[in-house]
Amino acid sequence: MKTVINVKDVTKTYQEVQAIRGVSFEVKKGEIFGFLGPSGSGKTTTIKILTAQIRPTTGSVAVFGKEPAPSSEYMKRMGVLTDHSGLYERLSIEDNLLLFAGLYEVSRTRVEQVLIDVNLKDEKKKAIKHLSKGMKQRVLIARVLLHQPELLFLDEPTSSLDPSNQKYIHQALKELNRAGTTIFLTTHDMLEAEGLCDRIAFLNGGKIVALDTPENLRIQHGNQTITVRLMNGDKKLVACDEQGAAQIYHYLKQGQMQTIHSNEPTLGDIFIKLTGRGL
Ligand SMILES: Nc1ncnc2c1ncn2[C@@H]1O[C@H](COP(=O)(O)OP(=O)(O)OP(=O)(O)O)[C@@H](O)[C@H]1O
Repeated sequence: MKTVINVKDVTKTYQEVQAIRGVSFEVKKGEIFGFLGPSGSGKTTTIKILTAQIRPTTGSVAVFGKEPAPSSEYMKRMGVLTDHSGLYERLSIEDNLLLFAGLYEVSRTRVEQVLIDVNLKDEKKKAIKHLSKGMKQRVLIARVLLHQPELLFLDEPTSSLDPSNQKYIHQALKELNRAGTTIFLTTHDMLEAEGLCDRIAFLNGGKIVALDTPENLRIQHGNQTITVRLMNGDKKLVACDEQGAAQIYHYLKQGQMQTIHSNEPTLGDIFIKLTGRGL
């Protein structure tokens, strides 16, 4: 698979603050890659480096095989969702999107489609200044979906959305990804990462502390156990090893077993184990 993003030994220092401390990773074409970390761990700084807003202090970065630069050719191939609005407050949702559709040379039909995708079709005539924070966020997401970029950067896309609208956005992102867009996403939300991402990097204090598929992270870092409920109501926590297997066999043979459940660690549990802190 083709590499779309290649980051090697990158550091970034702002005055005295060392925001990124030697980060390396690759993102392949067609992946949804999640960057997870607590506040201040360097997620936004990494997106800024990858989208040519700032330069790394040391190390090398290639996107589409080249050092990121604010050229129009590069900008056309990617989309960036950050917290800067840049929307025209007095114009309606629809007019804002039509304006960007003009810039990107995409059709009115595409505008209608993204309005459906972000669940704003019925509100499209409302002016931006009258929208809630979550609605504005969905307009911003609609704007980055418009031109179906090859590569999409999303900095905490759903942090201000309610669960129902979060679901709409996740669906839209999955569809965009199926159509070929590579997605780089930062989030605090473990469930979001788990539901969307092919691979996840855990970032802590400017360093990647783990990077793999959600499944492999659970296998490598999880303490798998099994909870057994017995006929007499007792609950037993059994280890996934030879001794545990013998214990379960014993309960089965004695007819004592009522229910059995495997306890997989959540990504949140793994993050706490690796870093000693939550997200
Ligand atoms: N322009 C700047 N000048 C000085 N320090 C900065 C600047 N931007 C970020 N930092 C510092 O760099 C570190 C990483 O910040 P960054 O915004 O990348 O973190 P983050 O993981 O995106 O956090 P959040 O989840 O809160 O958005 C923090 O300590 C932050 O205070």
